[in-house]
Amino acid sequence: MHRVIGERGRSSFCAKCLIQSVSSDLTVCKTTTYRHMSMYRGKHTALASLAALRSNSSYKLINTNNVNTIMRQGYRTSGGGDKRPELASHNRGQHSERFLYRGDLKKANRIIVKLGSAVITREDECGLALGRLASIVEQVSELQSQGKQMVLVTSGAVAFGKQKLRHEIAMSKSVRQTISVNTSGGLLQFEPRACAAAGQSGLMSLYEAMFTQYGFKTAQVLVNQRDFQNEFTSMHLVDAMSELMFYNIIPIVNANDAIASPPEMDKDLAGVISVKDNDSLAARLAVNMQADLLVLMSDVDGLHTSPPGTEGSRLVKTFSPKMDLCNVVFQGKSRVGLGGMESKVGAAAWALEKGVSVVICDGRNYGSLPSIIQGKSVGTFFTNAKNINSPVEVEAVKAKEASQTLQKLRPADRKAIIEKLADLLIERKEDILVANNRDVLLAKRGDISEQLLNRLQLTTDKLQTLATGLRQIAEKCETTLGRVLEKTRISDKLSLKKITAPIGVLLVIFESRPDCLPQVAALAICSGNGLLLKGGSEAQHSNAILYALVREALGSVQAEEGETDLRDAVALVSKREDIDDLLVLDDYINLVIPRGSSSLVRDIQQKSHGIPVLGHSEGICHVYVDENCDHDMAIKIAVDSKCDYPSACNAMETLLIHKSHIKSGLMDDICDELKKKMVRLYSGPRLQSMMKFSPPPAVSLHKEYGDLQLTLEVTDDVDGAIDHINKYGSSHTDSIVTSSDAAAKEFLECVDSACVFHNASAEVGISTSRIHARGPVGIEGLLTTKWQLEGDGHTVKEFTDGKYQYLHERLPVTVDGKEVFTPASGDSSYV
Ligand SMILES: Nc1ncnc2c1ncn2[C@@H]1O[C@H](COP(=O)(O)OP(=O)(O)O)[C@@H](O)[C@H]1O
Ligand SMILES: N[C@@H](CCC(=O)OP(=O)(O)O)C(=O)O
Repeated sequence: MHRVIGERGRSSFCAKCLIQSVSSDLTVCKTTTYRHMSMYRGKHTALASLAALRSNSSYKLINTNNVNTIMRQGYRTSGGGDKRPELASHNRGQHSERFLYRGDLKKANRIIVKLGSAVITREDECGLALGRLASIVEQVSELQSQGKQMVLVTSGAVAFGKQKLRHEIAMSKSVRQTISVNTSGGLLQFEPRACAAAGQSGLMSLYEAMFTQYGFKTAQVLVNQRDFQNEFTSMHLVDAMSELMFYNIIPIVNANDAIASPPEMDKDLAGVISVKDNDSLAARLAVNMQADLLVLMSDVDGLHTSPPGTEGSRLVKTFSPKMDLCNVVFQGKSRVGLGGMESKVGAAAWALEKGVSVVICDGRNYGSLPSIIQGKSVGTFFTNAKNINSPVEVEAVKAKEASQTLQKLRPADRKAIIEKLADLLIERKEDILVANNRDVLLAKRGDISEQLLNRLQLTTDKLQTLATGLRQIAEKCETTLGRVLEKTRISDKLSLKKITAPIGVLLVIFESRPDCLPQVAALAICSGNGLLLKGGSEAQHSNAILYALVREALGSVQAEEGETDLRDAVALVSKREDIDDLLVLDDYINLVIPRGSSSLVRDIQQKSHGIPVLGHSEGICHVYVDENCDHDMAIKIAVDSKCDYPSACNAMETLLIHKSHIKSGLMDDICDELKKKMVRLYSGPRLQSMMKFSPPPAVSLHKEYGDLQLTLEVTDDVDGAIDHINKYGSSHTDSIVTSSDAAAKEFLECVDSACVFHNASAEVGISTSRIHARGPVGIEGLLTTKWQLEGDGHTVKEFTDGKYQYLHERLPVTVDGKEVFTPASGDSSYV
């Protein structure tokens, strides 16, 4: 099979190829395996072109548009008539696209991972930390198979070799000799060069065995400081490494310690770091190899403001060497490390200057590497960004701070903001409708369904209803936050209260419906939560004006002196990629609420790591028409449940009908009405077996149509309906139409769904998750609780000494102006 490299072959193609022909802008080559293809994407097409070049006698022919720096920086012949080109050493100089934000790291393609000795060896000095190593090998292999180009720089040869030599000596000594060495405290001093030689082979055979499990081959590359200083050896190093990567082999690099000269401490060449340990070696290699990212794995979770464990020391998540270096204190190193953190930071800063992004992280934690690539806040990220937070991160930080201002406001002020917003919706009605009309016109030019258009379109009536809804939310401000849910006298002058509290910062992602924006903003303001909103691009003009009104309403109340501007409590993010960046900000965002199609919710649930998602699964919702029911009501509910908004997650997908209605005529009546509304019907297996001319069979009873189609099925009774729903439904929303109280009670109790309705057709979003909030999510779903304990200098010791006795006496709380006793949620052991 032949693939094309060049203009038309930009995306993916072979690496291990044989040249068939070369023209001015096309190179045709022969593909071998998929794995080789995946290796060469985007800018690394140069390597494939290099392959093409190598099998040809002349290199003038290469002129593809996507040949990048490697090609442009040129080749040199090794002399005389040998035309085989060698890759020139290519110091990258200033990186044209340095990754300024963590979110950019997902674009990193060539990645160098350096493992410190403390990661590789066990804490008890008994051999290698095999589990840890295997996990890192697995993560590296995973990235390599995704098409990234991985290089390992491994320390640990000396530490491992030392253990090997110690073991060897112990084995060759008598018990008496061994004991006398140990008891006299005489620690054996080993020659590090010999240790390195002994340790390196063991390390390599282990790596090779482990990578083989994932289908990758490895190669050992040993280098020393002088190899980087010498132009030729430095060039050969890059050439050899490139060739190995070209064949999808993972180079494993270490210092050639067995013959190393004494390190030339701190003798940095002009602008070039001196290679004195594996951190500087890895940095140097990363720069020479034009790597995108260098990950330095150590036995700490990153750079700390002062040595970990010292007072006030905290992890620095983002480090800008130019600005932050003077704020960090270094001291000591890991138990087996050579360079220490200061050397690591020096190496990292140098690599960054040369255009390689760097993260220092704890190699002992499982999954660090993919998390870093996903842009998660793992370890210390080195950047030269002036504002070290990404634009969306800035919004998230501001929303978090402003949410605290919001919480401190008097309830009357929160109420005033929401009322102001309701007023603005009416006052600026014309402007809103003009902006909305732009969205509608643009949408009509595209391929948009009638239902989506209805959702997108705002009308005077919709705005009026919205404003009325907002005023109802405003009324709740007085009683939403800080409401006492439980009160207990624990002991004399010691009382415990459980009160409502905001969740923190919410990220609400919604599609097409612009009226969501003020509605969700009002709920967030009422519940004291910060809010990040991501609306659908199809409603961008409507969202922009509605968001401006939210800010205006927030600005109508002045925050206290020194508090964050209240207007920042709600932010609107616009780009689709922003969602990915936001979903990793678990430090700032506490809950994600996607509102829209099942696929949107599923996508967000998959992407969010660490931030809970309040969403619903697919919506396979049922309406069951019972034997005893009001026929008109049954028709009305069935039609409304399917036709009002067929693509909504809570639209009916299966209509279950009591078998008696085949004869009673109700089934025909319902079907006729549905057909009038253009609903296409399919029948379940039971209906098929009972009727000669039933609708065509449904493909599956577990089907979410999401449009004007539904499955019709027959059941014997309410028990049959409940069994069917619990078996084929998605625990979302299910209804019964019945005039029997007993049937309704049984249905409401036994159907295991987030929402169960009786004689009703089907809210902020639906949650089918079983914790915190389930079903339609309103203000209550945006609250959590906290416990407040008020005492008079009570200590636990005073209870054990008998000064105080536990009383655990329930105290009344005020509900709707009345003093009532609420049931206890905690047990008596919470003090
Ligand atoms: N400010 C600091 N932040 C983090 N670690 C520090 C700091 N100062 C000193 N250290 C020490 O640096 C060690 C890591 O460096 P090093 O010994 O070179 O590790 P490795 O063997 O992984 O290269 C940590 O174990 C920690 O004790
Ligand atoms: N080349 C040496 C490691 C030197 C070194 O820099 O160690 P470390 O500080 O643990 O990364 C070895 O393999 O043991």
